[in-house]
Amino acid sequence: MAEKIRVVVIGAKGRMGRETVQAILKDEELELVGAVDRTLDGVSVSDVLGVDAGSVQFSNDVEKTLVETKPDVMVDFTTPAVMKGNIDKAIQFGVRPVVGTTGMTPEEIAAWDQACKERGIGGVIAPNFAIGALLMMRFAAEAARFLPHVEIIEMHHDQKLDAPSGTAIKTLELISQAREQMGQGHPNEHESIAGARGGEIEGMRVHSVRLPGYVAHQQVIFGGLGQTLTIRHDSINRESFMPGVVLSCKEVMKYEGMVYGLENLLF
Ligand SMILES: NC(=O)C1=CN([C@@H]2O[C@H](COP(=O)(O)OP(=O)(O)OC[C@H]3O[C@@H](n4cnc5c(N)ncnc54)[C@H](OP(=O)(O)O)[C@@H]3O)[C@@H](O)[C@H]2O)C=CC1
Ligand SMILES: O=C(O)C1=N[C@H](C(=O)O)C[C@H](O)C1
Repeated sequence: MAEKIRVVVIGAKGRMGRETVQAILKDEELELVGAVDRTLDGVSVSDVLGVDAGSVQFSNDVEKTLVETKPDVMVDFTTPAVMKGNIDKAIQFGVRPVVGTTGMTPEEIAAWDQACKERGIGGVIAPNFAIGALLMMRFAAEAARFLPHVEIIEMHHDQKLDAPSGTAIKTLELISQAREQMGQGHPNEHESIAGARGGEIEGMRVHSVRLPGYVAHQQVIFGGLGQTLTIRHDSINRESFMPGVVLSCKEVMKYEGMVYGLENLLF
């Protein structure tokens, strides 16, 4: 049997990190060799997460973990603030970053793409790993060719730090590639409450809802003559992201450069 792909998870105690640890442990081609989280050092992953992770211990030091465990892949589900340094470190040590953490700029992605190529490794940045979300974005880009009036409402749990979501930003990017730029709403509209019309990118409006009870949801609403079209995706639990994470850990071994968007590995 071929050697397993060695994976380290950063943010392993978090909502996505702990789901990722379980998905890696279940997959025959992947091996969990390290787990990092901010406040945990030298404690057993099995004990903290209630899974059988063998002797793997938590560390709170990304660099030390990368050096000591020599992984092939680093999965990052941390925060917008710390993810960037983790990607830099991974590339520096020749470890392929698979990043679900949202909140980076196009310029940063381009720089990591260049750095990955120079190091001869692959990388994945996926604003959303759920296949349904990828299809929602693809269908939205298609619809925008015929119905260019569009607004996005994204709804997430109230512990989410970034707004709008990475998925909303990616959707807006895909739509802007598919239609002529135009402003949404009346050119003279006035907000009597600041922010009432949401955020705006290239004339498109995006509205972020944060409430307990939600996991991750998005509707892309198109308007036309006498009609609307709503394309909606719901992640009702975090398992929805796991096939995409596992696939990324495997596919990232096969190419060089940073891929932004899981659709580029799937469609
Ligand atoms: N691409 C996708 O499909 C998805 C992406 N996401 C994104 O993933 C990210 C994480 O989301 P989620 O799991 O819900 O967030 P959580 O807050 O549940 O998890 C983040 C984890 O990272 C830890 N952490 C914070 N700072 C560091 C550090 N310096 N070093 C190591 N670990 C650290 C946190 O520890 P502590 O709590 O102690 O600070 C926490 O355990 C977000 O950006 C979210 O938008 C989420 C779902 C799907
Ligand atoms: O924070 C989350 O939960 C999610 N974040 C990602 C995003 O910002 O789009 C993906 C998904 O929406 C869940």
